[in-house]
Amino acid sequence: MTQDKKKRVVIKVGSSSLTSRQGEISRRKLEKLADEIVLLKDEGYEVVFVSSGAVAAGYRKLGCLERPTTLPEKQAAASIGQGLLIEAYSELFLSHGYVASQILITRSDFSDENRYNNVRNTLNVLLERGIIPIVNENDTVTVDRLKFGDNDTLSAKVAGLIEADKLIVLSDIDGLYDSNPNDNKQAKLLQKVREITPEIEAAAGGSGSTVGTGGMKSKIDAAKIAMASGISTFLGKAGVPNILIDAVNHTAKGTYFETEKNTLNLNHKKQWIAFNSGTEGELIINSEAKTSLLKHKQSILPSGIHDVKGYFRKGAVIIIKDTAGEEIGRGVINYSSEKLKTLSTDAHENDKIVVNIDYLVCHLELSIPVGL
Ligand SMILES: Nc1ncnc2c1ncn2[C@@H]1O[C@H](COP(=O)(O)OP(=O)(O)O)[C@@H](O)[C@H]1O
Ligand SMILES: N[C@@H](CCC(=O)OP(=O)(O)O)C(=O)O
Repeated sequence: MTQDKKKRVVIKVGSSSLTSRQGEISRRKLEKLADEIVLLKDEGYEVVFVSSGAVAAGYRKLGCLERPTTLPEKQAAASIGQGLLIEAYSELFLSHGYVASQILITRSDFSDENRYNNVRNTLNVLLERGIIPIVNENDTVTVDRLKFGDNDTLSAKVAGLIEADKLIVLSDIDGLYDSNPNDNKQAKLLQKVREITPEIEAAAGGSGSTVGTGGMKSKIDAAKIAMASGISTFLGKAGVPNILIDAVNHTAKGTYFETEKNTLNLNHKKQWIAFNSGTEGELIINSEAKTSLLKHKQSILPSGIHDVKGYFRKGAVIIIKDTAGEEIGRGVINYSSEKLKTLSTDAHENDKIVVNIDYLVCHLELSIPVGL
């Protein structure tokens, strides 16, 4: 590996790969995983580790006999378990000479652009200094409606945020199969995926265990987000010796979701607009504006506005729809909804840009749903 720029890898490990049959955290599994991560660190990789397992690590000490299902109990279990998990990881990494840190993120941290950028700055400092940041959702404070829910999409968003070279998702299965192996024993492993087609989406089912959250569906969503950001994703089985080193060297058994960095890959601003920002209103544009936007990649001018829905401030992210109500994309609006309604479409006013093309992400551009 060349020493000029260190390769960045985000590794996500799900609850099903960290727990025993009873659903409790398995110390032996944590140890093996830490050893695999250390191999990558020793090779000079910068690693962000997205680990699930807080609920699994805490529910017994909360007094529950099995993994709880109500939100308050899961949050209480996570509040016990997250500390225990980090304590265990810190000790394991320190024994190999590496310092670990903890970053807990909520969806609302990512929907606020300043906080989103702050997380990136923090991660960059940690990575440059050789620390292993360990990321999880801040389970104790999030409400159901605003949860990432599973750590798969969270890991893909983190990978995009720090411009990782690769996202590695380890699970209890050795990759994506062409149909849910729980239902079809003849299902075949897909080794290479260049495009996530409707057939692939249909093959991805829910979790097969009581501890996993998103199943294959959320891993596909993660791969889509990573691919849109120009990041290839590997999906393989935790516990296989040398799985991480082999994954970066492309020799591990599993599914490789491949993408190439190209002009369509989203920059930070567009990633934030597409996958993280909340939306505050709608702009309905006429067919001329739609054509000039999609075909000629031009910004939206006052003459293109058909209607304005909702109340929003200047600088908010809004949904752009055509007159048939179909969503075209999302963008940062240059005027408040009140001001927009007063803009006339005469020649002078038409110098004004309502949504700048640089701050606009279209579904077609990504070929995946914005707002995932
Ligand atoms: N097409 C598929 N290919 C592979 N696994 C699938 C598929 N559809 C559903 N699954 C299920 O998804 C599970 C992995 O997801 P999940 O249980 O959420 O794990 P994790 O805890 O690692 O996030 C697999 O064990 C399998 O039961
Ligand atoms: N944030 C939760 C993890 C959610 C979850 O189960 O995710 P995953 O196992 O990756 O599908 C926890 O730490 O328990």
